[in-house]
Amino acid sequence: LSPAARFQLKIGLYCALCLAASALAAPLCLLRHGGRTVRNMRIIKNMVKTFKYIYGLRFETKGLENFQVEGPCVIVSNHQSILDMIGLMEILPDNCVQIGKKELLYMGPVGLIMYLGGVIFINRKSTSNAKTVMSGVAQTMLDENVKVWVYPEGTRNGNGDLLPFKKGAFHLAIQAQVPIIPVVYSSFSSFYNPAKKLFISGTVLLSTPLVYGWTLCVSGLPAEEKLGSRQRC
Ligand SMILES: CCCCCC/C=C\CCCCCCCCCC(=O)SCCNC(=O)CCNC(=O)[C@H](O)C(C)(C)COP(=O)(O)OP(=O)(O)OC[C@H]1O[C@@H](n2cnc3c(N)ncnc32)[C@H](O)[C@@H]1OP(=O)(O)O
Ligand SMILES: CCCCCCCC/C=C\CCCCCCCC(=O)OC[C@@H](O)COP(=O)(O)O
Repeated sequence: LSPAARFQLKIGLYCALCLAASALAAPLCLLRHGGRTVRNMRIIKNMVKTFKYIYGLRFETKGLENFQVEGPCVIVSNHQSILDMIGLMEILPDNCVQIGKKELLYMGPVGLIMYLGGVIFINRKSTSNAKTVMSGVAQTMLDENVKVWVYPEGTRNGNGDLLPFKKGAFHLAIQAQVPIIPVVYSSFSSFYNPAKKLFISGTVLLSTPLVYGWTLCVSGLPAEEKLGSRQRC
């Protein structure tokens, strides 16, 4: 097979895997928890964590002991590809939902499983609509002790740099008065590059730049005080 065909086949298999795993997980979630709840994320997480073996992906972590924040927080990370979801599930804390574009809801069983897991869907084309949804999320985070994972670039970017951040994650942290935890995925470019039709096995480092104790704080955030000087920036 040509490299292009192999690449397409691997991506096709990934989509099929996501669809099949979602179709399998949805009834399990419904039987176990009856409907849409973040508790379903455990079931989803355990299934997605097996995908790495199929693709020969390894995930290493660094500094994630600082990632164990009690209570609600906003997690922000870079977004390179649809494979990010596998790394996310490797380290996803309990009680954590993601923000996703609403188009994902229409991907059949994948949309259903995201809905059941509590993913918050936003309409990126309507700032006012997204803002309304996000305001509700701030309250829910506090009421239900939920963490929220946001890809603040707002779209995938495999160029090895960061797009300018959208502001929603930061408004959310201020509104809920919770810390922001940054998580960085190392570059996928040595093993995954759609432009070069490259998709081989590889290792991803997931780290949080908290090693020397700084949490990305928005100035004036009272949560900054709660974290103590070690984690101030
Ligand atoms: C079992 C096996 C299963 C297998 C398959 C399973 C699959 C999945 C399982 C679950 C895993 C899910 C993983 C999902 C990952 C999905 C990832 C994505 O979809 S990424 C795309 C969507 N995400 C985002 O867009 C990130 C969040 N976006 C934002 O936060 C944006 O800021 C926004 C959408 C709220 C608005 O964007 P935009 O208008 O384009 O730009 P801004 O510059 O950010 O804002 C414009 C002005 O509005 C102000 N603003 C923004 N937010 C608020 C707010 N909440 N309150 C008040 N004001 C706000 C902002 O300040 C700007 O005004 P300015 O005057 O310039 O300050
Ligand atoms: C019956 C309808 C069937 C529809 C079939 C669709 C098949 C697709 C199946 C699986 C795809 C796997 C999805 C895994 C979830 C990953 C989420 C993700 O990473 O979305 C990209 C989004 O962050 C940014 O989007 P853009 O970069 O702006 O674009």
